[in-house]
Amino acid sequence: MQFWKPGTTAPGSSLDRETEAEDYAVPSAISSLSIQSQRERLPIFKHRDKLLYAIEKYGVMIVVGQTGCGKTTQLPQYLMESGWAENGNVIACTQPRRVAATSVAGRVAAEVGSILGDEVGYTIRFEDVSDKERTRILYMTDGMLFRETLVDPLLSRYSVIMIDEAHERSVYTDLLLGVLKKIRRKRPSLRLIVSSATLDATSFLDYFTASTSPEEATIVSLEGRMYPVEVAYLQEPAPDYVRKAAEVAWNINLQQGPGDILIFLTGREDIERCLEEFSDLLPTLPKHASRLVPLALHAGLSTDEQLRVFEPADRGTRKVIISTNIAEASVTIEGIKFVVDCGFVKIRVYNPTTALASLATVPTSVASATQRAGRAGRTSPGVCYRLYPASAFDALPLSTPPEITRTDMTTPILQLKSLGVDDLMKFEWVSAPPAESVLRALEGLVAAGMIGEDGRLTIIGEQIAECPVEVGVARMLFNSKELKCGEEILTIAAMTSVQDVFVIPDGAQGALAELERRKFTAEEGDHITLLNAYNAFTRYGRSSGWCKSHALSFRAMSRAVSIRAQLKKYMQRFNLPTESCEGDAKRLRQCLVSGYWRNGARWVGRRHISVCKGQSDTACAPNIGPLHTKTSFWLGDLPRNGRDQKDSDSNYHGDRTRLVSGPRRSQISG
Ligand SMILES: Nc1ncnc2c1ncn2[C@@H]1O[C@H](COP(=O)(O)OP(=O)(O)OP(=O)(O)O)[C@@H](O)[C@H]1O
Repeated sequence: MQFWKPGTTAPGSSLDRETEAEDYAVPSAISSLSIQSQRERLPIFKHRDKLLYAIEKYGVMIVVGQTGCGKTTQLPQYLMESGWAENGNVIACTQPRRVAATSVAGRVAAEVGSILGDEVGYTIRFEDVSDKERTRILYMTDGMLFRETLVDPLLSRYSVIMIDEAHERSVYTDLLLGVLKKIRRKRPSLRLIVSSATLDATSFLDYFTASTSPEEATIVSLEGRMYPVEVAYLQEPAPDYVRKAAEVAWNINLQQGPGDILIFLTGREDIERCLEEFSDLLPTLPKHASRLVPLALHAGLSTDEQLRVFEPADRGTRKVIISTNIAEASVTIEGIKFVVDCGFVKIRVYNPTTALASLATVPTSVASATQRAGRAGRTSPGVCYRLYPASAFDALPLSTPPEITRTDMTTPILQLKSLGVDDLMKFEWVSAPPAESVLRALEGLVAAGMIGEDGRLTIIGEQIAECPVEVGVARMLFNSKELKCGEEILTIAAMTSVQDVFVIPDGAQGALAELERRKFTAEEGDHITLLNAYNAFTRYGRSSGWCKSHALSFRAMSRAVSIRAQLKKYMQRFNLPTESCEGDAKRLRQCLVSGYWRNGARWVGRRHISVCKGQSDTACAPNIGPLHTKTSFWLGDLPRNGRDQKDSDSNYHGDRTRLVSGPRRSQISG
């Protein structure tokens, strides 16, 4: 393999074609300008009147423009300035990922001169930083807005709803587009903005004008890009893209001028491996070179941990942010000048027959690669190093298949039914989900008593649809009433809503941490282990010092406390008692089985289980708790379904329940 050195332009490298002919802002120390001047320098500014005219005239405006031209931060402000947020109206802007919703809200609050949570706020699952009376611009995850339709089907407090990054086609973006098309028929005063990559704009236009008038929707194109991004390719594919990414970043640090580095890898494992590469390299850093500060960014981190990557690097240091695709869209990290793109992404694939989801690593799409490169040109000109040859870029698919075609439809269908969409065939899908996914989801919901024989939601189905957790977990909460174990199930529901509860580093320290974890380990399974950890945490004063000495993440535990308090309110609303099972693990296990009714499996030996549905064998996740070969019956929870947790790099979780000599399959649906 010919070795390509960063800093030299590899054969086949090219300027990002679309930027070549464009006039772009002259590089400058943009952050020293006043906020107003910064806003006026954005390419979108010269289109302000055109945009405001189109939104007045058309019901749906599809906006296409280069990354970083100002759609996400500026459009809601233009709307507010021209009166769309008067008389108590709110302007919403949805994001597929929570890091985008929180970071953009912070930026826009600063631009507007408001405290975050006042005039400008955000709402993500289990975290609402907005004020019901005062917030005029609300950034939120698409899942949160969809959930709001269950309470207010016409979304009456919003005058304009902007669906940002629509080309990513997250499952809730698709569902929202379908529901919003319906709402527009009943409430034509509502305006929609769909922000999308150029490639998909006409398909959105066709969708919104089909069976309505051609006057319903229009496309507005925004020319201009903030700064140019040079794109360089490897001459040959890298055999180990994680190592290559670290090597490229290392060479950038030695050979290039100032500017932080953003590396895109596929998931947490890659990120951890890359961090290890850096810890091997760091002791060899020459004295004259900038100090490198590697930082991880993935969905498993809490909001505060995620926001740490936005803090400026200290003098004489250079940040290297190693991220999954959660930093791919809408995110501006000031100071990023270099992007290193591994060219792959982890996507969820779902097998409706076994009701099991898994993650597959696949090449990114043209749309993704363009978004990734775009992170480098936001506050200065930048360079994007793609760790694959230019010919591989030409072979990339234009976009990733919509998530709705490869996801478990159980929760979305329950929610659609709750919205009154009884005939799923008549729902105007942007892309219809596979028939088998829909059938299996319906079958599961009927078996669980959430849908009646008439195809409509039962009372319990209605209530479960309102719970902000995945249906299986919600069902456990409801069944805890009969099984008298609400207190424990509430804790388990909260603990399974957070990630990375245990902190187990590599090496000798990891072995010690593992011993600490075992103090909480219950042979009944990982859910009871989580319960033990939570109870001990509250018993010993919820202190960070105690967490540190017991291999627990203080942040994760504190988040679980806050989620538990919020879920408790739901339980109170539905008159579900939070009584304790008083140590009766059998009742607790029955309740767990009732929740994970679709995920029963039988132990077949050698770390393999046979999934009851579909009768197929599958390997246990490597991070599953210690195994008891006597275990005859297993429950596995899927990678979590909620958009906020998923953040598109959801990890296949180890928090499986193993039931030692647990109930047989016949007891699952009972
Ligand atoms: N936190 C920030 N700090 C400094 N500049 C910022 C920040 N957030 C946004 N900007 C500036 O505002 C510009 C517009 O950002 P915005 O997110 O609105 O663009 P966009 O068109 O929505 O791009 P994308 O489609 O890539 O999300 C950025 O290119 C950057 O120059």
